[in-house]
Amino acid sequence: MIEFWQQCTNHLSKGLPPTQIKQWILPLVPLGFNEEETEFHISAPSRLKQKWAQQYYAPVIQQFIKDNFNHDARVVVLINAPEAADIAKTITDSKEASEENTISTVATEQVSSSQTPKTTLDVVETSIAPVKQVYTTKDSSLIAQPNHIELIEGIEVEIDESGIEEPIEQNFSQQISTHSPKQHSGKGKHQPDTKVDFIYKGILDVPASLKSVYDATRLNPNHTFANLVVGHSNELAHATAANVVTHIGQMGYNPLFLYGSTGLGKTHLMHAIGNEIFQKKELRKIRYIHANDYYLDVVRSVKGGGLFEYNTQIMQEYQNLDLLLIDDIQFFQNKKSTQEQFFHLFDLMVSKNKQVVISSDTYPKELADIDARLISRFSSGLTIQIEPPELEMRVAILMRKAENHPIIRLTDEAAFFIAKHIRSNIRELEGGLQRVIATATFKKEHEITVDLCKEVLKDVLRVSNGLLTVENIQKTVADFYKIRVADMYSKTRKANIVRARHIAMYLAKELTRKSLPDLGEAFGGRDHSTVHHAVEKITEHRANDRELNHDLHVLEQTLKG
Ligand SMILES: Nc1ncnc2c1ncn2[C@@H]1O[C@H](COP(=O)(O)OP(=O)(O)OP(=O)(O)O)[C@@H](O)[C@H]1O
Repeated sequence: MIEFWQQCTNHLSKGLPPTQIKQWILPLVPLGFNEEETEFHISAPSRLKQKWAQQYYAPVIQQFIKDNFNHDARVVVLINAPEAADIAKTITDSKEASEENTISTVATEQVSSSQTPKTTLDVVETSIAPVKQVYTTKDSSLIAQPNHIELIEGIEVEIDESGIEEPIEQNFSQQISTHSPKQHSGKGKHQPDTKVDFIYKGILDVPASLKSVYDATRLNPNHTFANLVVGHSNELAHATAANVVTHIGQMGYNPLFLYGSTGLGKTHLMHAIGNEIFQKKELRKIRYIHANDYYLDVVRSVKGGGLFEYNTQIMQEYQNLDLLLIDDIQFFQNKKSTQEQFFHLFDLMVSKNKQVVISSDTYPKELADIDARLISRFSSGLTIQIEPPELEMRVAILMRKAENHPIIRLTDEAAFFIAKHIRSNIRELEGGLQRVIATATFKKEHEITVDLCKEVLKDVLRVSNGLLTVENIQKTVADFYKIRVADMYSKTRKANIVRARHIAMYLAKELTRKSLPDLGEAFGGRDHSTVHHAVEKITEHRANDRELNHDLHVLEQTLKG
């Protein structure tokens, strides 16, 4: 049974990052089949994990049993079954025994390290032959497909108003047997396990002798592949970045153009590439630079009066690089001389097979006010998008970040609660976690609970729970600008009223989940394009108009409470 379960968990874990495996799969304990062998029972340690496993993993295990043993059994996940603790201990003991056994076998028989170690089953239940391992893409796709998000969101819907249900005790009195189902030969399809285990080593440890060389790269040692959580939204970007490391500068990989909205990990991934190349490829001529700082370097490099007489030293450094990581290239917008300069640098580097990695908030063709020659070069290598993280990945990121805290423990339920309510980007997710940790530290609490999260993240919850209504926003903005609420729906074209109305539309789009047509309707039956235009206009002005930005900040704080 133990080996059978190990096969199941291997199968379930396929393609999942270690944090997710640790969090969702390893805590499950196999209880065995009921007497009639019509059900296979598993115990989960909390209500949340039980729901998750029942909805998400049970069908995969069921299929696994069918494929391997030609046996139909329903998989039932129970909460905290009394015998679970004993079984979990047996599993741990047998694992340890197996490891010892393997070591002594290796020592005495000089078995080569490539040979399969003795299985746990050999130690505990020698009468049952090992089952065949099956890693069908069909099954693992249940885990890997994006529509899995809907399944998880489905769990979300089931969760009560408070966000999370507490773990509950449940008596489990059914008779169970702890043997594997009968085997039927020839049913299983054997494929090798191709799962890649990412090693979570954390920050880069730079030897003192290389410290000054490393500092010159401007890389951030905290941003490595080791502490980048991989999920569906970034797995392609992650794999591509890893490929760029192994094929640095080669045709087809140059440039790597990463795009996606703010806070999704583009910068982290760029640093990870740089750090990996610094460490593994031992290339030292690396530079990470934000596009705006590159622009400043160009300005600084101007000698005397002539704009194009660049200070050779500053620009020479760029030309000698093996790897250039340039972040937020959209900042080149309208900076003609910088674009010109970069165009020459880019061509030079690519012609010498030196790697360029670029990040942007949009894909190359959408970049505004950037020279067409540059845009076509940006698209000439690999262009990869990073998407917003799905719920499962958000939970994994929180758990991963919280693991680093020496004292405070983040409960599963609290991680799920935060992830459920902060969806937009990872930077905000981190911000939410930091706020909760800061409060827990202040209150000298060692555990982050859902109640604490509710208290600390009140503002986020108001937005996420839809407590902010369009009417509320219209009234607050009208009061703030001292106009009548009725003007929010009226046809008046007076400049101050149009402005306030646009601001209310912008805030309504930002703070509620209403669609553009719904908002148009709420603002006096206007067309959705009017709302879209208003949102774009205020977004654009906000970036340059300090007073507007201040007003919006005050209004946002007022509305979020
Ligand atoms: N997959 C991930 N795993 C762990 N941490 C992540 C991940 N993605 C992003 N982060 C963290 O989220 C924060 C924001 O990420 P980052 O700065 O890389 O985003 P960005 O896409 O470059 O944003 P911007 O476009 O605003 O510059 C960082 O602290 C980063 O370490």
